[in-house]
Amino acid sequence: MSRLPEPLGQMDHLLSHTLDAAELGLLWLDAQGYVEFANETFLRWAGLTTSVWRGMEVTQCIELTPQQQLALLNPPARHAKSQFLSLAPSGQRLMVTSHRLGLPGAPALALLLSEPQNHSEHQIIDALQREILEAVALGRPMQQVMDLLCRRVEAIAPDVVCTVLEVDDQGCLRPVAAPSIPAAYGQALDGLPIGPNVGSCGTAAWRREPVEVKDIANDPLWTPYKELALGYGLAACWSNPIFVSGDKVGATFALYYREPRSIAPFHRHMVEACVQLCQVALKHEHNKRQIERLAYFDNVTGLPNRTLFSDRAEQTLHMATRQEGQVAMLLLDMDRFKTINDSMGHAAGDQVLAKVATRLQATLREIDTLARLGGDEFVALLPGCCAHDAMLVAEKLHTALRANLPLPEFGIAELRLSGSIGISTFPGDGKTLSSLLKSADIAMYEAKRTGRNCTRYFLQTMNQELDERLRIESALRVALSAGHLQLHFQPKVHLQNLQLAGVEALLRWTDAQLGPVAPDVFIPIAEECGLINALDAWVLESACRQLAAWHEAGVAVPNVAVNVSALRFFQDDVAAHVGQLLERYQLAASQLTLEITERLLLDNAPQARSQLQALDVMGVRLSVDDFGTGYSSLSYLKQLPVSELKLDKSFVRDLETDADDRALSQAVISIGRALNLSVVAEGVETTAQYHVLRDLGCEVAQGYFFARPMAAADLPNWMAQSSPDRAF
Ligand SMILES: Nc1nc2c(ncn2[C@@H]2O[C@H](COP(=O)(O)O[C@H]3[C@@H](O)[C@H](n4cnc5c(=O)[nH]c(N)nc54)O[C@@H]3COP(=O)(O)O)[C@@H](O)[C@H]2O)c(=O)[nH]1
Repeated sequence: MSRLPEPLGQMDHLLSHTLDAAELGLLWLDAQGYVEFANETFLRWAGLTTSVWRGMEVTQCIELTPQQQLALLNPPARHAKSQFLSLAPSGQRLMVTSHRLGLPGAPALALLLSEPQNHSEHQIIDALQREILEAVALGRPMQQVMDLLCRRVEAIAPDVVCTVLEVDDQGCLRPVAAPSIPAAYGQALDGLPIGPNVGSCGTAAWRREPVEVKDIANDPLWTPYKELALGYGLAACWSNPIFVSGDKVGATFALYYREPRSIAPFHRHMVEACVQLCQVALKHEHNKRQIERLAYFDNVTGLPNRTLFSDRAEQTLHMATRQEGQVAMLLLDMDRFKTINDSMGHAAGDQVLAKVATRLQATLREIDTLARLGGDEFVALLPGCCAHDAMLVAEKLHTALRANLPLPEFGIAELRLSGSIGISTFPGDGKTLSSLLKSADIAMYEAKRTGRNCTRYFLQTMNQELDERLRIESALRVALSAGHLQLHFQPKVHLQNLQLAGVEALLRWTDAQLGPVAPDVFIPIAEECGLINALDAWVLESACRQLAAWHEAGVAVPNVAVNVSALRFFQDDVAAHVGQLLERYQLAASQLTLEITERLLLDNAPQARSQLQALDVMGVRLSVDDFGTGYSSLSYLKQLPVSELKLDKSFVRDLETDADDRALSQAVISIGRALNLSVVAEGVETTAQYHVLRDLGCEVAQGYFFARPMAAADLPNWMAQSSPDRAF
């Protein structure tokens, strides 16, 4: 009998003897977990002598996981008793039942210890489940949980050896836990593809059902691997697939015996519980990985997202600062990606982004980071890269992007893309991530502005231009809401009889601080900052109101033409707005012309196309502005409801002297005649131009030669003075 704390009463002696006689161990612990008393049975199991146990920590007496230790010493108020499996230092397996005593002047805890075989299957499996689920709930890594499970099972059933093997996305086995199997055996299994004859585990994963091999030496499933298993003393194996999502096998749980035999009934029940526990642990791990992926990776392209990129970039800049190194940042924005989304649908757009990401990634080095910042914007961070080399990388990115990108799933054999790239370098263009990104963004914007499909370095002067644009943007917002914008109107005249064919409404803005700002300057800014819809809507309504006012006043203006930005056809219901205005101002649809760009027609996006068709059905005239300056394909003229072509002023300017311009103008006029479209020549400034155009058969013209754009109030006067009899 070991020493008992003094004074040990008669009843305590009696209790201790009774427990020894019943082969039950007893440990009394103080509130800090130090041993106050251990009975003979426990000392024997633990391999301790009577002289060393007093004052030992409980963890030196039995194996406890950190959470078990915590739960033991600080149990939740409602848990006065708990039960779990453990091991004594000697390797003796133990079922531990802890009781919180709560008696004044007595030990705080009593641990009753017994051999697991003295407990019911139910109690053992219950304790196992509780311990493993607790480890999962506490977020312990999957490998540790599986390892704990195997070790606990091997403690309960000393004649078995356990393994958990994961099945990776390529269908290969990957050992997760095999604590009692030599490392060399685990290495031999690592990467083995599952199949119809791949031992017990590979076959169970393949067949999606448990596989019991009673004799490895003679079972055909093991033929290629039996020497390996037998060499490590493994003679029988029962393996179970673990399903993670639907019918996908994510792992296998196996029990090996050291002699040929079939599975024992208790082991069968225990394995059933283990399979469920593995499933919980695997699903938990799967969800954890999914959450990590969502938090750090873009789910369309699989590239790092902004959060992960920022993290890596901060580290790279930190290193570069310490080592006085260089870093380049390339910001790439795809050109007109919105058109792809609008015309081909978002699924196709996502597919394009994913393919583009793979291509861009392939052009970079391993140490570079490519991320998707959102939309169609990618960023590449190139450690140790100077400005000159960054330009070479940018060229490679352009080449990758421009190569044909077929999308057979969407019936598209050829898709040509391009992008605009801005480059900033550390430390010259910024010492922090945000300043470098801002500089690259400004440079990228400059690349967009100067024609797209190109690269620009960041320059300090771009900062001033950006400030200027921001000033214009904010002043324009004020002007629009405060009614400080104005419309001017420029006459269009029939060249044969000089009668007024109509007027073009042109926006004018004079700001108190900025002075007069040209539409060429503020319209692109309005398009970029999203003001264009409101601006164009205001112009459309003001032009209709003015035309109605002229009619009311008896001023015979046959038609008003309004410029509509292509963007508005994607973001707004132009046709519905026009319908409302025609009704509100009692105008005939034929009295309104919308001037649109060739680009809008060429993009042929369904949304824009249906609006153009609705306008045509109403009877509104559609005019192609700056015709001939952009693109070569003319087939859209046959397919889309166009009524008018505006011959760009660049062809008109040198008509008298340049034979090519004359030939091109003649060609446009012939196209108009062939397709029954009227042709309006723009920018006519001289008598000679007027005569040439008239002789070429052009019907209508507009330009300073006839009249500059003027305020609405001046038009009646101009009309009175420039009667058809007036010789220009
Ligand atoms: N979306 C909208 N765009 C608009 C609107 N108002 C104008 N604009 C577009 O801005 C560009 C520049 O317009 P503006 O400075 O008004 O120049 C127009 C005329 O003033 C100019 N013009 C006319 N005659 C002559 C000439 O003989 N010589 C010469 N050098 N220039 C002349 O041409 C411009 C008219 O262009 P267009 O629209 O192509 O007929 C311009 O692209 C406008 O479209 C608006 O409300 N919304």
